[in-house]
Amino acid sequence: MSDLSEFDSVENILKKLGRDDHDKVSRILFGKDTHKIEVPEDVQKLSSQHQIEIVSCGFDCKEEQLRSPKIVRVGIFQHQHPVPTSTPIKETREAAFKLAGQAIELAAKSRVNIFCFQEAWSNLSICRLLFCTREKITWCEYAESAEDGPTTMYLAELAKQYNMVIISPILERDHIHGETIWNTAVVIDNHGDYIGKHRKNHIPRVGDFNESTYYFEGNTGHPVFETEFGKIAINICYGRHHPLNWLAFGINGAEIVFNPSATVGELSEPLWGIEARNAAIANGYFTCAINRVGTEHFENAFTSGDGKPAHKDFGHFYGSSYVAAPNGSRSPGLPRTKNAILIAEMDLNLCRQVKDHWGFQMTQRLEMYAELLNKAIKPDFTPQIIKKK
Ligand SMILES: NC(=O)NCCC(=O)O
Repeated sequence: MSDLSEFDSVENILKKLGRDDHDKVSRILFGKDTHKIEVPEDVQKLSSQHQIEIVSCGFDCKEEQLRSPKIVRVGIFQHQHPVPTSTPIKETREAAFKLAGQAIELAAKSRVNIFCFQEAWSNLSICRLLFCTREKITWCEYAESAEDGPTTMYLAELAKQYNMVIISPILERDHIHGETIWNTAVVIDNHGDYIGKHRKNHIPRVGDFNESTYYFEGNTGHPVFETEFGKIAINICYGRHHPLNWLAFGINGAEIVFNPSATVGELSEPLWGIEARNAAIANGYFTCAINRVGTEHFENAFTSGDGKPAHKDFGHFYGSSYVAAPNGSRSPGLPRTKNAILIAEMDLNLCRQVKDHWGFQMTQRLEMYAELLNKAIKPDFTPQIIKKK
């Protein structure tokens, strides 16, 4: 269903440069080279059967004398809507589960330890429901319990079977607090146990992203989940535009922060490669940015009060998922138009090595900024502006 006129990836365009120019440009655009990770032949075969492309890479890290390496393999999955937007909820969910099962099997065969989906992945009519039309009838039925809803129960089995931590961003229904809806990421550990959730902190009110019609800003703070494979956190979609949101996950000790997203080219593509990568550098952790793919069409035209004529599609979701390391290097991006998994191997020791090298945490001056922020939130705040007398 993706628009075939969309180009496949920036990387493929760069490959058209001569080898020498390509290497020069890549060093600056992508940072230190990543190394190749072999994908076994049977996995490659399965990936073409399922039409889920696999891209893989490994980040280099120095061996230390006192600490053993903390090697972890992360798998991030981007995908398009597998059925038309008019498909009934149950069928849509079944199609989503089938696709997820295929992707998780591919990740397991590639020895992935932590797997993350894109934003609200199982509520595949997400655009119709959440981000544009402001229609509610029927589509709110997608919302489900984070703790024991159908998506969590389905993934818990797979997490246990494959000894894999799974991060599952869903549309949550909080049955205890007034049946309210939240945009939530669920964390299931590698034994198949629910270990917690995080609710999206910053809700967009931009372009067609009319999400505030459906749910409020999250109330779960900045949790870091301690797993057998590392300390992980989730900064959901629009939260990536807020440096303090990234900072807070770093303060709480995250080693990998996932950014499951759903965003379109016209709005955000020039920002995409910068924000999660900058967060990795500034906060001394790995970041994994995941965006969905495709263009969906809706029955009823909608507007967003921005002067544009009523329209029936939302623009192209451009994929381009990637992983960035604290030293500023990054993986290749996944394609802009295809279902794909990025497998990235990293040594979490790199986080401390980069902190020691650059000293960004040591020179951070949190107390200075805490003082300013404390003043800035007061009604009688006066900005520190100095004018010529
Ligand atoms: N899903 C979501 O938060 N989208 C907002 C658009 C953006 O941040 O690029």
